[in-house]
Amino acid sequence: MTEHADQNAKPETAPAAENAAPLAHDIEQEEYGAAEPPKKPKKPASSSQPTPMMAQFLEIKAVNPGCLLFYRMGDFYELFFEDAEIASKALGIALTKRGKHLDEDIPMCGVPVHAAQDYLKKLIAQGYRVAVCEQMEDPAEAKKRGSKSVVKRDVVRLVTPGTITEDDLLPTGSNNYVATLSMLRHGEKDFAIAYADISTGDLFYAEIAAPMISDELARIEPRELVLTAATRDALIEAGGVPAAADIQLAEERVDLFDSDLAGDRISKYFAADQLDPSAFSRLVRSAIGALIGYIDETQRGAQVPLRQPRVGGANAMMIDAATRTSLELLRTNRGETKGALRHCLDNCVTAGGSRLLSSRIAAPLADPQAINDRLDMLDDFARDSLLITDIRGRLKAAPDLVRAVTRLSLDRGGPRDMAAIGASVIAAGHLLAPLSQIRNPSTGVQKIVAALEASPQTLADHLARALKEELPLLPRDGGFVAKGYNPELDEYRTLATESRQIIAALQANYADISGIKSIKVKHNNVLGYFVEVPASHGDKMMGEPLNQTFIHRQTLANVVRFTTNELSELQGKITRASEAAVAIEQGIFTQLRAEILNETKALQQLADALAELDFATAMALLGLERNYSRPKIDNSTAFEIESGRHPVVEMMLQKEGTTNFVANDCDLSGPEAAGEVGALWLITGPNMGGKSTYLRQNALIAIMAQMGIYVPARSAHIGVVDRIFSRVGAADDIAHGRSTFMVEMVETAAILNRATARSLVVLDEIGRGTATFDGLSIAWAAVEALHENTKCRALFATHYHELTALSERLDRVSNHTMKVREWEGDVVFLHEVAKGTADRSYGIQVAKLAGLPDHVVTRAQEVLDILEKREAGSMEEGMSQLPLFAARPQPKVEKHQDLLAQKMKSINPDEMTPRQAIDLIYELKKLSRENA
Ligand SMILES: Nc1ncnc2c1ncn2[C@@H]1O[C@H](COP(=O)(O)OP(=O)(O)OP(=O)(O)O)[C@@H](O)[C@H]1O
Repeated sequence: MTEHADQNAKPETAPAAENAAPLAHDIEQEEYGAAEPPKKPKKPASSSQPTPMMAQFLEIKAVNPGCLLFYRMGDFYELFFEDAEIASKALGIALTKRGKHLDEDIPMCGVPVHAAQDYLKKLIAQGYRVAVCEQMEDPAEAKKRGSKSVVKRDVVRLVTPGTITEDDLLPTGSNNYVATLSMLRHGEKDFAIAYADISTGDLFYAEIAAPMISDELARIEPRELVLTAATRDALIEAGGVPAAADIQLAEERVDLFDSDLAGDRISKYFAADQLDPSAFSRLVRSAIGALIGYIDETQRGAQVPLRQPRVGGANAMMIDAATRTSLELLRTNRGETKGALRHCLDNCVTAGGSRLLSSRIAAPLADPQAINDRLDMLDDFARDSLLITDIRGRLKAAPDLVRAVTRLSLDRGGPRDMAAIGASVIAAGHLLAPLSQIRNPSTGVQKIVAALEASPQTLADHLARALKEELPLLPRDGGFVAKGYNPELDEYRTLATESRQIIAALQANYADISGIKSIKVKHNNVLGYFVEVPASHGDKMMGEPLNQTFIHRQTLANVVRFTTNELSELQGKITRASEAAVAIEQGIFTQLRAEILNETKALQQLADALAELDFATAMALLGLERNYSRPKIDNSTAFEIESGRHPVVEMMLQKEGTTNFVANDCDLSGPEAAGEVGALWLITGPNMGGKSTYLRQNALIAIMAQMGIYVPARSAHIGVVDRIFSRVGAADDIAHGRSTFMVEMVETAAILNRATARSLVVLDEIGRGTATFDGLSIAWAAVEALHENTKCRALFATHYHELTALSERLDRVSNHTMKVREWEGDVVFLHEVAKGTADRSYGIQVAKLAGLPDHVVTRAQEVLDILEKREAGSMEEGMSQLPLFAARPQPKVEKHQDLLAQKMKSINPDEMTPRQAIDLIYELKKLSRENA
């Protein structure tokens, strides 16, 4: 967990100031632009009083607390005081000084505007928030008000990790959510979360009970979580944010979350949709209202095209934070994306497709019908690999449409965004032909076709006619409207082109009349067009008769500059023509933008359809290329995998080209007569035998199947899994002050308390982090509890071979082992799962393989022999004397009801103050919650 930058907190590392930093420019000169430096030297300002500009800076800074202020001065964003110190360290740029404030030097650093994006990226990545303050008028305007007046400036935007919209700041293959967490201490659920991806307009909400909050945050992974101080404390009490997720907490004022104000905010924002805020609970209203309020605050009123709020994670398979980490869904345990499931599956050709894949990995479904609908869509494509190739080829021509729409809506877009939208709509039109080849298309494909047909083709045609092929990034300089689109614009452009030819002719003429071959006609912003000759010809030009034509303007060290009447006239004409051309282009841009924004909804739906199509074809192709198969998904409690493989390990082995992945079966389906119960497989086997891989592969197959994609197995029949729990290789959680063993026990407790008969539990070496007998006892009791109470489908890997005795007492427990072969004292791992029990762990052989010195290996073998002889018999005897499983769950309900009843009896309302009454309600609530 990282918090957003506290202005007073200094970043711990201080990188050397190595990058080229802007020089400390003359602030007053910057005020008025570089073209005309002030003529008189300025008197140094009195150090006890801020200069007008500094006063303006301080005023703006004061109303934007918690942000670094990027203060625009000409071509730079400058930072002052503590902001400068923080930014210079964070960005590795030089810290300079500029003037004095209260008799102290003012620290300053700056970044050039054209490179600001890169610097912003670095600051956001380090958890800072930046207020971007722009010049709101031309410096010339300010100058008209008097020489001391300051250029008007205002903050146009707060840049925070969750509210960025620029392509190069955003992750491409995943969403970038900003979330708000609201809390209502007297509602049914304690918390609600609302989260939006500003760049795509998606907006979701969910109500969450306190114990589930960390899991929900792990599913959503917002970049920024906005909450009040009290909610933050409650969140920490409820377990905090998941350690693996990079979530920045931003604390905001309480009134942002006011549930009464929220209603108004929601109805105003969605006025066009006539959304009734009372359809949401008070808790959800508070979260959505706060989210809209926060977005408004950061975008300074610019309207983000948010879609109507939808329930997030509805019908999803529950995956807790630890399981996500353990199964390496989005990132590996080391935090890398390579080697995680997403990386292995992502062969989408559009950013929208990749984002959809990420969200589906994060939230597989738990509804067989919905899963089968997705699989039907994959089948439509998997029948015809040529069709897939054709569609993918056309999809590649569709850029990231939805993010372009958002940028234009926020007035941050440019001609390239418009072209991207046009290209996507045209690509959509081209996709209809191949899609029409599908006979009896699934409902999913039919929906895609309907959205593509509804795409605004007229808009696309208009954009294609209006825009050039090569486009500038920003609209302000013009040059993006195609020739032939606007006759008036073309006329002005011709004038500019002709003028250039006239200038070339003039230069030749001036060379003739002056006899100076090196004479040049040049241009700069101060003089406009001028004639320039080397200093050696200056006298000649200023003497008769040439001084009749050439009017002296400037003498520099090496050159002398002149103007002529013709040049001045031409200058006027060109300036007027180019100003008129730019104005026409701006008008065209505004009109096109309005046309695009009129189609926002259709474009968002088209973006969804293109993402869905990319996802479906990519997953169908993956299935064909990697020999995956369609899983059978229903409401049973089957879990029957034939020749299953681990998708990531298989891919890695294939790349290395050394060994083939060994496929393995798994059957955790309970006896049919037993109804909603599953079997438990105890897996023993040597270290390095492949237990963890096998455990994970079965969990991943369940996840992939419920995402609605093909799975790495010859066949798979899975009764839909409601929750999945996987603990494979727990690690220390030092940040939360827990040891390996403690983490393991907390997580095992969570599983035993939360898993249901429909869940899938995958546990690896529970109890290994403590003394042998303690560990064995815990593992023993956990297996018994899973079998007798939870009755779910489970895989349990262990090095405690004593546990295998349980298969004789518990009817749905069976023993399986990873096969090995011994050869000349060494072990050979076959990675094959077979019925039976491993006779030993081969730990010493593995240690030998790992390079433990020979004398240590020999000694370890001696010790092992002695220990085995001593333990033999006594342990087995002890175990066989254990009574059959007796650990029925305590009748917790009754106990708590007793406690509640006792408490109620002791109450005399007449004797209580209102304060005591409310405290009592909280106490009762806590008692009943402990029972939940
Ligand atoms: N089915 C398989 N086919 C081919 N190679 C495999 C297979 N399963 C595992 N491996 C290889 O064996 C290595 C060890 O596997 P894994 O980590 O699953 O063993 P383990 O039994 O869990 O070991 P430990 O008990 O030491 O944690 C893997 O890195 C992988 O390269």
